[in-house]
Amino acid sequence: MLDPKLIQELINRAKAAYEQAYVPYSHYPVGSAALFSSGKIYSGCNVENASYGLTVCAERNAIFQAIARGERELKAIVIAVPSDVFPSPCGACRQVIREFAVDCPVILMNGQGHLRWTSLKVLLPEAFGPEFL
Ligand SMILES: O=c1ccn([C@H]2C[C@H](O)[C@@H](CO)O2)c(=O)[nH]1
Repeated sequence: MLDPKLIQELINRAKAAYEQAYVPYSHYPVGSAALFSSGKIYSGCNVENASYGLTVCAERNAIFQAIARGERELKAIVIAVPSDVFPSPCGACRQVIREFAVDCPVILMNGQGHLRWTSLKVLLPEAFGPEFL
């Protein structure tokens, strides 16, 4: 189980990440913090582009930071937004999470600081993953 202090740290890091979001087009900042098997936390924000389709979501930016540092096993991920409605990871991000976790807690946080706990298996049932290949 996840230590409540660790969850709080993930939340703090996800909130700090959305403060750095580069969102001149959507004005929808997202921050994410991912816990990997080493015990380290990696964070990321969404980064948009004038060529809109090149935007990269907060979740993928957090995960890719971790992978570049040698991590491979995702243990939990927090996704935070400053707005009222809970966030929900896009399909691409669900599949990227699946690459590094068969299942893991996905903790969603809105701008009031309310949490909604879900899991990768709920968000992406019957998923295709690396062990199929
Ligand atoms: O889970 C999500 C959903 C959306 N976005 C970003 C992409 C884009 O910058 C903006 C609006 O889609 O929000 C994320 O970073 N993560």
